[in-house]
Amino acid sequence: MAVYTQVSAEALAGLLSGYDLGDALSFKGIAEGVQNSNYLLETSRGRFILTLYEHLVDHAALPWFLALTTHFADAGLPVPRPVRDRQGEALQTLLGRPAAIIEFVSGVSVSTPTPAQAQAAGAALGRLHGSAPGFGKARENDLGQPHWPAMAARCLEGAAAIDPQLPALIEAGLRATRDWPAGLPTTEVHTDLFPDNVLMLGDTVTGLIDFYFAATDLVAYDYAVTHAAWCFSADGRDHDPALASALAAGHAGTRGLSADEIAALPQLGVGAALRFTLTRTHDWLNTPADALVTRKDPMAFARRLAWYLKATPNMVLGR
Ligand SMILES: Nc1ncnc2c1ncn2[C@@H]1O[C@H](COP(=O)(O)OP(=O)(O)OP(=O)(O)O)[C@@H](O)[C@H]1O
Ligand SMILES: N[C@@H](CCO)C(=O)O
Repeated sequence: MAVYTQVSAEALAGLLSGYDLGDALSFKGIAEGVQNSNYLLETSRGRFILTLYEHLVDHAALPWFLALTTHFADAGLPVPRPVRDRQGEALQTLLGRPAAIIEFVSGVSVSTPTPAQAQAAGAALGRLHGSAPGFGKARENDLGQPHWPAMAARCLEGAAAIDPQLPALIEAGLRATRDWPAGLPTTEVHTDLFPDNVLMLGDTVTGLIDFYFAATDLVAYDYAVTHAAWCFSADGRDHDPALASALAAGHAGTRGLSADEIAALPQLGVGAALRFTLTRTHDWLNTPADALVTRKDPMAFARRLAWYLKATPNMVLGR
């Protein structure tokens, strides 16, 4: 489920009256996603996504997110463009919530990527990393390394009830990321490029979506997040070197990592795995078991964390 806010035909018509998009021909809620309410909208001018931003997204940063995705679309990347109304505004208010109409892109997100798909994702990620420095407006990553000790403090106590090994893995992750690499390149990065945020047709990336955790952070950290998301079995028990080397080859073709960035990958991977272990642990402890939203297993990322603690840079690159 992800339709928290029901939009009536009248409210939709009111919104569309500010745009040059014609009249609505069809309008349906989209089940996927958990953060926002998303609708598929078809008008006489084409297909669009209407998103109403719920409380899980940082509302103050919405103008920044929409400007960033517009920047990537302008640069020719496969990032759906926010549509502006007649006043030139992309950000709207609908039923008391911030809202935006975004171009629709065809494609589906894969749940078990092939090496060819991982390579295409790596290439798209490298293009993002290459284009982002032209944006020029920074945003702090509020789920980044400086925040992990406080995030851990909020959920360590309950973590043992999820799995007896979870607290020790979180502590090990905190120790291993206390001294964080300094001096590596930073830019605006996605920080959440999981397969479900990459729309594909076959082996071609058609859309990079869900930039609502984007922030200014280490390029190589963003690479590590993507490696963590794409290159393991779903339960985090098995690393797949073929996926890892395909992701690396794709990225190398469009941006690539320096020797210093490569050397830091195992530690950055610990950090990436810790970030998702912490947010999943927090959500697990704070979402009722019978809620409509499915809770994501923190151990799937705690196991990845254990893998990165013992990994070499070459292992992360699938060599
Ligand atoms: N621009 C787009 N074009 C086509 N489909 C889209 C587009 N944006 C989103 N979708 C579809 O809507 C679904 C939900 O979108 P999204 O993943 O952004 O949801 P969310 O609730 O904002 O975030 P989360 O995935 O973090 O829960 C996607 O899985 C995708 O199928
Ligand atoms: N992609 C994240 C959710 C959004 O941060 C996860 O799978 O835990």
